[in-house]
Amino acid sequence: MRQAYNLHCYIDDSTLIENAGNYVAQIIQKRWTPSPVLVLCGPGGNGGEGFVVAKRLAKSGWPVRVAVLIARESTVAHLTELWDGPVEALTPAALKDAVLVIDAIFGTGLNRPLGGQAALTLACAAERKMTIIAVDVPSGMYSDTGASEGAVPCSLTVACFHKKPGHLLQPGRSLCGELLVDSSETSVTQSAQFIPDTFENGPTLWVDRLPMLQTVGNKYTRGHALIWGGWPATGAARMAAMGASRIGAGLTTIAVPEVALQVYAAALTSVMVSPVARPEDFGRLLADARYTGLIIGPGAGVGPETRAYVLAILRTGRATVLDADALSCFKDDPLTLFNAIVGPCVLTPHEGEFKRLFEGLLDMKGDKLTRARAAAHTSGCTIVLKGSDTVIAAPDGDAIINANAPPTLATAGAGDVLAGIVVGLLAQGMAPFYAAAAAVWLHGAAASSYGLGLIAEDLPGLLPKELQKLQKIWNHNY
Ligand SMILES: NC(=O)C1=CN([C@@H]2O[C@H](COP(=O)(O)OP(=O)(O)OC[C@H]3O[C@@H](n4cnc5c(N)ncnc54)[C@H](OP(=O)(O)O)[C@@H]3O)[C@@H](O)[C@H]2O)[C@@H](O)CC1
Ligand SMILES: Nc1ncnc2c1ncn2[C@@H]1O[C@H](COP(=O)(O)OP(=O)(O)O)[C@@H](O)[C@H]1O
Ligand SMILES: [K+]
Repeated sequence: MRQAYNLHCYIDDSTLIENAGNYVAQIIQKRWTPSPVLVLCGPGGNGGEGFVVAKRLAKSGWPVRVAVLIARESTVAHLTELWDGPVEALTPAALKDAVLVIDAIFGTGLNRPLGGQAALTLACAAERKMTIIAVDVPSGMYSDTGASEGAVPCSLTVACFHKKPGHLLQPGRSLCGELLVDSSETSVTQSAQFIPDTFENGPTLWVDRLPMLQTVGNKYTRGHALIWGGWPATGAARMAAMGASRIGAGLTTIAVPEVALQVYAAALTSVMVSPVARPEDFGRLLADARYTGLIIGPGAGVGPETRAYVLAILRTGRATVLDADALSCFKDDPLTLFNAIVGPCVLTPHEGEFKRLFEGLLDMKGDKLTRARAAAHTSGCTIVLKGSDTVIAAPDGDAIINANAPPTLATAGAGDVLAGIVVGLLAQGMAPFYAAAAAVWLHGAAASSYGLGLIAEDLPGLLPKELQKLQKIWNHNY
């Protein structure tokens, strides 16, 4: 885990500013032919990088103008030495004939909403649809949360040293436009000095923990996923079952109310069904320790019956996923749920379900990363707070931000398949935080491989190809 991306660090070194500015200038020279450039510089390190960009481009013969937010004397002293050419005031008038606008007003130092001439000038550039290139982050976007107070959409953002959470979390991710990261040697060396707790999701984080097939083994050694199947919304549990099976659970069973037996049985082949006429029947099923991953929620319905089944599942202490209705039915009494959790557990709420469960317990105004972390701490579970920027948070404070999910996943049932993938990995013995991260990433990769027209039923069938790619990485590394 520790060799993975570090999204939090701060380096106080003017050499780094010089390097980062040079890197941004190089990118601009590679991507564009010489054209009139306006560099907007703020009073701190970000403005310093802007001066370096200006110097480098001017040296290469580009027509460059520099506009500063405040008098140059007020800028951090050593940074003013980076640019000895003329400067003008940073106002919308400075935009005049510019073709490229370099936004080096504020970076990680942003500590209040963008206002005054900085806000006016950027808004004006955006309104004129000028090409805006952000140094480190779009000014007005908070680098640690992705929240925006005045940032405008950029064509390109060049992150200095490493990605920050704001590059991955919405709306920051969308405001950045294309994102490039300075991967120069200095940058990588500096980033490695920090002990991170926030990561960008990717196979590096968990590929070594993926369950791999053993030559000697049988279906039981690959784990058995048990899904509570609701009625009358039977599709949700079936999609979860396909997710669990395709990710490698050796067996998948759906426990179904007797009334729904025919519906489930007629629609399933390799996935088994087990009828539950009375609560005792479910208890008997759960007593079988060969069920190594349990899930309830997709299509379960909100009511006392689902609550009772959730609590019965949790009493086993075995690895569990609680999704959808299993979360919503504890809206008025979340502590009963949390107190019942004694084993490894993953909660997979979307924002609506998250609010229902945690509203009375957490500050809902916080950013997504903070809220997911707090929820993991409060519940003692791994939290998968879903969306286009899904955050996976562990009770110990580690968090992973996912950025590979395409918008085609905004389709009914996609979450059910995801929950099934998580339980399929849990059933095979993967630890909850890593199972959740791997599932979210594979879900995004599978959806991306399909393109437009995706429906949730497509997702399980797309997993094998993604698994095979991971197997190659695994074989190469281990
Ligand atoms: N320094 C280094 O070693 C490195 C620097 N790096 C580069 O510099 C960036 C960080 O530099 P930085 O810390 O100087 O902050 P920066 O974002 O330029 O802001 C300057 C000052 O502006 C002010 N201010 C804030 N919000 C405001 C607002 N809305 N409206 C008006 N004023 C506002 C606030 O000061 P205040 O007014 O609160 O005293 C703040 O301190 C980083 O993103 C990267 O690009 C990195 O590459 C790593 C190495
Ligand atoms: N705009 C989007 N971009 C990327 N992923 C998305 C987007 N909208 C939703 N998703 C993902 O799709 C899934 C939807 O899950 P959920 O809201 O529970 O839907 P359902 O209950 O219909 O299955 C989640 O994994 C979520 O992260
Ligand atoms: K900036």
